[in-house]
Amino acid sequence: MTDISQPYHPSPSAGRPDDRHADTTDFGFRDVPLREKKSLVRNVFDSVASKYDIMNDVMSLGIHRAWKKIFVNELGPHPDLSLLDLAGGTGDISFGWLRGGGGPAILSDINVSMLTVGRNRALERGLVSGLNFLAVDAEAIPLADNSVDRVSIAFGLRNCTDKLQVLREARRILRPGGRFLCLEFSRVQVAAFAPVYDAWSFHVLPRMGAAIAGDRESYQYLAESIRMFPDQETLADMMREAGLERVSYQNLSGGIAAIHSGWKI
Ligand SMILES: C[S@@+](CC[C@H](N)C(=O)[O-])C[C@H]1O[C@@H](n2cnc3c(N)ncnc32)[C@H](O)[C@@H]1O
Repeated sequence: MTDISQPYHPSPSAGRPDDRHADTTDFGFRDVPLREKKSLVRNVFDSVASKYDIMNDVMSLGIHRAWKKIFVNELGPHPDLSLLDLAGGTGDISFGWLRGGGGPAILSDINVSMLTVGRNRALERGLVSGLNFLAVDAEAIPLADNSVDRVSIAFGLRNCTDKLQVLREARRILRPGGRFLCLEFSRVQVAAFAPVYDAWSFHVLPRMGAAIAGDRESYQYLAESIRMFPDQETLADMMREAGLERVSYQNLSGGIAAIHSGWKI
């Protein structure tokens, strides 16, 4: 069990690109057999799917909406451009893209419970034209090379087992001149803010998860998985390793989250 009363000190492997030869990986602060991570993550999102959107608003005090707006603007929706939204869950990014005037979008996710919520939300909002749904593992995308203009992944990469493979797949399916964008929690840049953020993450979030979603463990995993995710520079290096070019990032809310961008030249 993790002692959350102690300051967080990343383990030597925290934030490093996945070791493809290792037979264990992180699931929050736990080390689990590599092959088990996907089903553990699936259980988390099966459990939270119906409360996912309300929990996002409560946990982030609504700030995730502003981050996603900036992210969608960065994607630059245009009728002539297509989007594959990886780990798209309940659809916020795909919906933002379509509302912004973007071309055909595929809302994809490995988890059918999350996609089902997304499909129902799309129907409620009348967002059906130009939107397709695909149940897919971001590590093995069933699309042709050079077939889409934009690939997005928002708060999804953290949950994938082999993150480098996701980045390689994203690059493979992008058309030359296409752009990959990742929105993810990152490393807080303001040291004075870290204790408050830690207290919020490890004390408040799991309690909110228990009270609102009846699921403390999933929100404990959420807080832990954020700390285990590569920091800004490490993720930028992984994107370069995957073959993306002109890699850059911008911090949001002092580094609580970051948007990483890379191009296929
Ligand atoms: C925190 S949610 C993000 C949903 C949405 N993008 C958003 O920003 O609200 C993370 C999503 O990643 C999905 N996911 C986890 N592992 C995945 C994988 N290997 N391939 C595709 N999706 C995955 C989960 O099912 C979940 O819907």
